[in-house]
Amino acid sequence: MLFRATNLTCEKTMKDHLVIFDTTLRDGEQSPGASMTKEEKIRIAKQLEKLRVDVIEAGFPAASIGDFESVQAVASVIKDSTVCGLARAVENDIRRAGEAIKPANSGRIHTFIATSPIHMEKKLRMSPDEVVERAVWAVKMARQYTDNVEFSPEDAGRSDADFLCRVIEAVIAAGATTINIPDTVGYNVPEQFGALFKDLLTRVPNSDKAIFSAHCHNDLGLAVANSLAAVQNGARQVECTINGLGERAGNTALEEVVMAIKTRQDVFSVDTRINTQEIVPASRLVANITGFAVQPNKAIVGANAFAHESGIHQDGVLKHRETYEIMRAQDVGWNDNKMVLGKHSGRNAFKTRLLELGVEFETEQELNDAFVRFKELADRKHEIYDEDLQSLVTDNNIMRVENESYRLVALKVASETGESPSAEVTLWIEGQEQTAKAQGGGVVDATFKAIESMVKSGSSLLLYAVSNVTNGTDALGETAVRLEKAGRIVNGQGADTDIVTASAKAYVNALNKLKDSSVKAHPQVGL
Ligand SMILES: CC(=O)SCCNC(=O)CCNC(=O)[C@H](O)C(C)(C)COP(=O)(O)OP(=O)(O)OC[C@H]1O[C@@H](n2cnc3c(N)ncnc32)[C@H](O)[C@@H]1OP(=O)(O)O
Ligand SMILES: CC(C)C(=O)C(=O)O
Ligand SMILES: [Mg+2]
Repeated sequence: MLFRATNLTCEKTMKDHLVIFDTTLRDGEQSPGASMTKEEKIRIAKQLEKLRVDVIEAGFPAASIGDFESVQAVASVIKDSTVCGLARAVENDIRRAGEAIKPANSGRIHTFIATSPIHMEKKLRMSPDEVVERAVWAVKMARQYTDNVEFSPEDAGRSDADFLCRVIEAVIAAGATTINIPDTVGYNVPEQFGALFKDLLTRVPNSDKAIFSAHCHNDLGLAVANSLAAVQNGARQVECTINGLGERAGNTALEEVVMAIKTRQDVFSVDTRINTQEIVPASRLVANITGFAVQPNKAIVGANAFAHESGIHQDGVLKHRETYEIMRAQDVGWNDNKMVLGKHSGRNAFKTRLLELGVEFETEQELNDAFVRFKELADRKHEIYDEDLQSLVTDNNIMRVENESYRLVALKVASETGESPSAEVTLWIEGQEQTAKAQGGGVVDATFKAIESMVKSGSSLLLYAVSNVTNGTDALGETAVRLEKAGRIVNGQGADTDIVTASAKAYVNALNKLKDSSVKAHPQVGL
């Protein structure tokens, strides 16, 4: 039997470039509870630039002042990727998007309007003729700000193909340079979605004047399969997010599409410019910031994606890695160094390793502060892994809220069989230290109650999640806390070798975000 399996065996041919359009900061952020601050968006955008994505959709500038400022800030710092802002086919949205992307080296406006019968009739309350007219108008207006204009017929996956051809031909004639075909509700199956691309590319007379793109949602778990089917039928841009984050069941996972194309070069006639070694750092950063943990069995970025436990597999891998591995862990950014740094390491090694992990210190003081925290951790924990280092820096930098109102000063908890768990917490509250004690169902509950008795936020806890980022009982634990108050939802994160301290830090981090009105928060929808 003959197997044509790996890219190592396929002939080198000229491949088309597949544009990777990352929408973690826009569609990913639409996930309830995944709201990001401007600083968090900038950190992710910088990592996406290192990953070498072609386009970063940084937000929806007309949505809020915070989102406008985030897109503008991303447009100012990113040099190597195109920065894109989303806009409905309305004047204010397009103007705001145009203004927000102005500082970009390369800026794109992405405008959209729905084309499916159900959306046109029930949501937009517009006739098909009005939709075509509005789409053309929107593209022409967007072209006044940039010659890089993308148009999406929203809910294309449930639109009439003849009508789609009509809209697409008209918007290309009006100046759209990318035509994105969204399966907005994740309804399509691969064969059908692939056929739609073939049909559109064949029937739209000016289709050669634009790049066709796929934007898939994962409601039936088919987002990646549908995107790949689109690529096999002529799509040359895929819209995706890190970890598949996104509205409802999420979007196409960037890491899965990119690695499918890289690993199966014998199947796909395209290539990307992605630096795949930056995939795992990007995944961790997004998981940390949003509090959406990655499931262990997630392809490419899950903790078990390259782990082998069963004897026959271990035996096979030890004899010849490719018996059970189709990709190399290092190629997607997993580090197979067992022990990276410890308490005998110096500042140079610490700084160098963090640089490799994508963390750059802006000042010598920041480096020194982080190094002190590293040494404290190394005293408590004998093995320091990359994940520990990332959490250590994350905990103190990413999670910092600009206008900090509360800080954890001290925490003492007691738990004894037959007794109510209790906690004593000291907080720095706007310049003054306060201490409170409380009892609870467990030590974390008691800690949260003690904190709330001082802060009196009136918020409700929507989510509390704990994950350990490395193995062993001395592992650094990461916690995520999601709070809601008057319809605003914020996420807080904390990390520490002591899980109760990590929980308290996450709670305080969320309270700071709730207090700081400049922090953008999601309205409570669909929870
Ligand atoms: C499939 C997608 O992911 S689409 C992107 C979804 N993302 C978001 O909605 C996040 C950002 N959105 C927002 O902040 C707000 O919805 C805003 C600022 C855009 C609009 O807020 P509001 O003016 O209060 O309108 P609201 O959200 O209640 O309703 C949407 C309106 O836009 C209309 N609309 C929806 N899509 C489009 C479009 N592409 N072009 C033109 N109009 C549109 C709707 O018909 C509705 O109009 P109506 O108020 O006349 O009935
Ligand atoms: C705005 C569009 C492209 C979208 O996100 C969708 O239709 O899912
Ligand atoms: Mg979408």
